[in-house]
This record gives sequence, structure tokens and C-alpha cells, in this order.
Amino acid sequence: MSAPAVEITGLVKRFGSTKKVTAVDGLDLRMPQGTLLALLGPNGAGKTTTVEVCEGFQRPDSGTVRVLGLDPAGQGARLRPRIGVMPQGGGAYPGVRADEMLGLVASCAARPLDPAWLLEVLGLEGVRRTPFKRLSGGQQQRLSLACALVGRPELVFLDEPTAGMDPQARRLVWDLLAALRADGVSVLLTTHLMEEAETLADHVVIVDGGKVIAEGAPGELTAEAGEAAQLRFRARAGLDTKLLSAALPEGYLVRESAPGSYRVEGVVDPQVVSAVTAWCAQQGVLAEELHVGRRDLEEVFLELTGRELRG
Ligand SMILES: Nc1ncnc2c1ncn2[C@@H]1O[C@H](COP(=O)(O)OP(=O)(O)OP(=O)(O)O)[C@@H](O)[C@H]1O
Repeated sequence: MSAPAVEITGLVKRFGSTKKVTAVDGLDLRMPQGTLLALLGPNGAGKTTTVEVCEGFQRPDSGTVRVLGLDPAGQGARLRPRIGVMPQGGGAYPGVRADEMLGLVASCAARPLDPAWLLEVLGLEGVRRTPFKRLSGGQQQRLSLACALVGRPELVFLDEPTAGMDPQARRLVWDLLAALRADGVSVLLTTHLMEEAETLADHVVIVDGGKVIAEGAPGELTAEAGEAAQLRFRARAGLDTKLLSAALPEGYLVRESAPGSYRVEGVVDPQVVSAVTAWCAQQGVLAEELHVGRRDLEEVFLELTGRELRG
């Protein structure tokens, strides 16, 4: 049987001269080959550090990390030709043209993809002669993604691949990632976009404070036994939830899951929706983002931590 794409056991990584900052705090993760795993978490959760350890750019303080069965710290020379890396923020020599840069990276690979094809798929055909510094942020990101993929890697690490992209560019990237996955390429990406994780991932690992706080298929994480839908809304923080609960039909309970985020517990029906909005109107409160539906990963994170994913 082939080795997992990534296997991490008890990873700890600390920074600072006295190692005071614990970026990763005993993280375990297993990713089979041919799957797409999303590391989802807020700023500072330890996602980039975890990925950089897998790429061999950081050494763990403790724990073991195996990537395609190899130790990234000690067997980097064997590992590097088999992986693609898209770092956060990217970067390149400012005067290099898009096609020159991709051509250069392709020339380092044994069996590269056709750079012209990749530029076209990523919507960069029209800017192939544009110097890197004059590309928009989203175009630079896509070029960085092309560089990560041009060597036909078995496994790619993408650190916030769609950060700063407009919805159209994001969609192009999502389509490409879905196609890669369908071709059997393993993809590990970090994101704080729960929609990205829900759309693309076979497996989502939610990290916070350097630890895994939940994981599973997106559907598993968002499923809740016996509950088809729930009602959520946002309003100013500190509403009197006891008073609101009392205004609802018997058996319903309202909780403020994070400041300004409210959740009505109980089976949602038209009467309860109407009662919530009527009570808010009486208090002169505007119920915003009123939502009836299954919970999403944002909600899962909120329930686990009491904080919003997008800080
Ligand atoms: N080189 C470093 N020196 C000191 N502290 C660091 C270093 N790199 C990361 N950290 C700290 O480690 C913690 C985790 O950072 P990391 O970049 O891994 O988080 P992240 O989940 O990728 O965040 P983001 O979504 O903002 O990229 C943060 O508190 C960060 O400030």
C-alpha cells in the first residue's frame, strides 16, 4: 500500500529565542494520497507553520512528519521533485515576465506540463508578457499556483491559494484544483474561507491555537443529529435572550453563540421565524443576516470556540 500523502503525529513547533510562541501544539493529521485536505482556521492558528514543516522549510521541535513516506527535514532532496509549493504571499523578481517565470520553473522539472496551457487555464494568457510587479495581486497568486503545478507534482501544498482573488479568478482556481484532484493529485491547502473548504475538500481539519479542534468530511462536520435546519441571525451584542426565548413558542431557546451572533434552538417553522423578527422589531433591533438552513463550517467553528472564523 502506498504511504499517506501526509502523516503528522504530535507536531510541536515553537518560535522565539526562548521558544515562547507555540505555533503548533501537538497536531495530528493523516491525509491519504489522491485526496484534497483543507486546513481551516483563523489567523495565527498554525496553518502556515504546519505546511512549512511539511515542505521542509521549518524543523519540528517534536513530533514526526512524513510526506509521501519521506522525512521533509532529512530527505528534502528526494521529496522536492515530487511536491509543488505555493507559499503565502508568493513573490518573484519584479521584472520577470509571467511566461519567463513559469518557463524557468518548468525547466527545473523532469516532465513539466506545457506552460502555455497552464497560463491559459488560469486566465493568464493575456498577461503572459507582463512583468511580475505589474500583475494584479490575484494574477500574481495565479502565477504562483501555476509555478507550483508545472512540475506535475504528486502532492501540492497551497497556502491560502485564493486569498485576494476576485470571485471569477477564485472559481477558475477551484475548477483547476477539482480537476487535479480528479487526476489523483493530492492537495493540501490552507484557507480561512469556509466556502472554499466546503466546496473542494474531501477532508477538513479545523485548527485553532495550534491544535486540531475538529475534523471530518465537510458533510460530517456540519451534520447535526435530527436537526434539519436552524435559525441564526446577527444583531447588536447583548440582546436579552431570556426575554426573546420567552416570546417564542414553548420549547425554543435562543443563545448568543458569539457577541452579536444568535442561534435559535428548536425545529424551525414559519411561526418561530415570524416571532423572532416581531420581537426584534418591538425592541427596535434590526435582525441582520437572518438565515434558515443547515449549519455551515463557520457555525461549527463558532460553536467550538465561541469566536468567528473570520476575525
Ligand atoms: N517565524 C516566526 N517567528 C515568531 N512567531 C511566528 C513565526 N511564524 C509564525 N509565528 C507565530 O506562530 C503562530 C502561528 O502562525 P501561522 O502563520 O502558522 O498561523 P496561520 O494559521 O497560518 O495564520 P494566517 O491565517 O494568518 O496565515 C502565530 O502566533 C504567529 O505569530
